Amino acid sequence: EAEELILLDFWASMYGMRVRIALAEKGIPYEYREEDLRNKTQLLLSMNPVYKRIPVLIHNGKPICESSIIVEYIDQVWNHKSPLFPPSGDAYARARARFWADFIDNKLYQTGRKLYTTKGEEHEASRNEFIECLKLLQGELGDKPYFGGESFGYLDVSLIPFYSWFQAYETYGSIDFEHECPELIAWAKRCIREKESVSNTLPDLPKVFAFVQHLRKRFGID
Ligand SMILES: N[C@@H](CCC(=O)N[C@@H](CSO)C(=O)NCC(=O)O)C(=O)O
Repeated sequence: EAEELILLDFWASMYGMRVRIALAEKGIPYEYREEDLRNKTQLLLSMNPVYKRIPVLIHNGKPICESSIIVEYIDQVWNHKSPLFPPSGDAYARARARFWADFIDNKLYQTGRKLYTTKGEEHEASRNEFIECLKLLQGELGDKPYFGGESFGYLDVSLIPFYSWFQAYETYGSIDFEHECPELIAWAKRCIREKESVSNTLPDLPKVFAFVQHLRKRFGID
């Protein structure tokens, strides 16, 4: 029967963007369904009862949850083109890619979130930690064009969505990324310039910025 592929997502989610980029890299058609995270659908609640979070990829009725796991699933199931993970024979490269994807998941979102939700000491601490995280990632990139080496890969997919939040991070974090991590900014612009899967997926930075302004009002921060 016809293959059914549904993605439960939210337009501004850097995690959802990872899945959209991976699906676009593979050229896989799918049905996109936008969730209102303050009024979740029964489908989301039943497909991800543990975390009740997007993204969820529903493949022939079976849910796959957690963006990094969904990207790995996509890479394995649709392995006919654009491999994202290092080759299965290179266990070390795979382990290293998973380490840095885990670093991004553990550090970047939480620290970045504090840039626009805190003030004073906590803000200063999260600003320093955020910059440190970006410098470590810049170090991992080194002089390669992509984290995947010569080609766009799993770690590039994992990190590039955060770039769409950079105007918000820059403004509310008072961070000058060109000064702090110029090679990382060059990498992000290279991804947008050379990968249609990225330029067709990332929302405009001002749109995300306006969303964050809306969040700050909702949190009563402004
Ligand atoms: N580790 C998970 C994070 C997903 C997530 O935070 N999803 C958020 C929206 S994006 O920030 C979400 O669905 N939040 C809804 C809620 O928390 O109620 C992943 O990588 O998929």
